[in-house]
Amino acid sequence: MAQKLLLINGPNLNLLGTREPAVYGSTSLHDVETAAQQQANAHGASLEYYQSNHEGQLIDRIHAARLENIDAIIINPGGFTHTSVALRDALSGVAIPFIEVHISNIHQRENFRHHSYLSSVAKGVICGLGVDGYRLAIDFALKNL
Ligand SMILES: O=C(O)[C@]1(O)C=C(c2cccc(Sc3ccccc3)c2)[C@@H](O)[C@H](O)C1
Repeated sequence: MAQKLLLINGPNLNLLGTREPAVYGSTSLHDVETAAQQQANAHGASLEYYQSNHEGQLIDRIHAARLENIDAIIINPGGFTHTSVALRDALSGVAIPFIEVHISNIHQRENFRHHSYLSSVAKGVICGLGVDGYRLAIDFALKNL
């Protein structure tokens, strides 16, 4: 059966590409999502994408994935990376392997960004490679998850 991937982006990432290009690049979220879908489709897989600024909506989307035969989740949790036990619990609870992606290198930034509540339950973490991180995460998921 064809692989099904889910790309999730968290708070403020809807504004990607509009400000702070030195940190987050100039690619829009729409372009990230479109490229991700084309990449998956080129390998015979499907990819759905979702973005929300609301923690509960992200959690509800993760719960729904459990009933959709999603094989892997690629998630940029944004600021919830550093605050959300609930998001961690949702990802652990649905037992779908996920790859955590950060556009910036969170370890080179403010101290409060150095810790992630999600990394210890992620399959892997990619950070600091710009939006290429999404492409690399999808490539890994297609080959391994
Ligand atoms: O590097 C990331 O992808 C990260 O997940 C993304 C974050 C983030 C934070 C604020 C805004 C945005 S997206 C954005 C960029 C420029 C202007 C408006 C929104 C991302 C941070 O909260 C995280 O610490 C790191």
